[in-house]
Amino acid sequence: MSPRALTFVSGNKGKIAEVAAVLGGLYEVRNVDIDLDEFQGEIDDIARRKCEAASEKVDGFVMVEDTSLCFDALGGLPGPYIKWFLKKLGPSGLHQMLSAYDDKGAEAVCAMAFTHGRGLPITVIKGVCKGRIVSPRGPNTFGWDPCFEPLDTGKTFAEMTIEEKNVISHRSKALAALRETLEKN
Ligand SMILES: O=c1[nH]c(=O)c2ncn([C@@H]3O[C@H](COP(=O)(O)OP(=O)(O)OP(=O)(O)O)[C@@H](O)[C@H]3O)c2[nH]1
Ligand SMILES: [Mg+2]
Repeated sequence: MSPRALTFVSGNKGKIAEVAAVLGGLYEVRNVDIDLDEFQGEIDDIARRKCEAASEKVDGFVMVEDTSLCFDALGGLPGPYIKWFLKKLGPSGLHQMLSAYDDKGAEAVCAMAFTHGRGLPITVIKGVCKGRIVSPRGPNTFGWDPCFEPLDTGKTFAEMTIEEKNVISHRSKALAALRETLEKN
């Protein structure tokens, strides 16, 4: 049986709230804000290295996640570097980045990585939500939520309640797959 207590290492309030909303009833989710390095590379490798770094600092069952926002017209960039683009440009600047392109398609990717302890295997699980980049709508409370409109919804993530977002989001899909994996072991 898998242990029921897990430490989610993240300093991001939006992520913490969504993880708690999905996993809260099933696990004793403890959050620790440790400033981990922002690694470079492919999405899976980044999550794996982040988990390895977190497990050096936290004992036991530990989980991290790394989020990417990939623009189709830009070959998947900014991808894992979205944090810095968002910081400098804001949601409206992200929308303007695509002004020269007809293709506004994008995907949000959540890579969760967990290990049952330091030195033990690390599992990476991803969830993807396809959508498009739009001129920002809705409250500017979490990251790029105001400029990302998931396919066939007509609403940006920012215009949804946390419950609505958690039905379709990249993070909820990764968490559903993670739960399934954990329950099998
Ligand atoms: O609108 C959003 N809806 C989301 O669902 C979402 N998930 C992440 N983000 C943002 O994308 C960047 C990822 O960088 P990131 O994965 O390194 O996160 P972080 O450094 O903030 O936290 P952490 O690394 O401590 O967990 C950061 O700017 C996050 O704020 C989101 N924005
Ligand atoms: Mg980070």
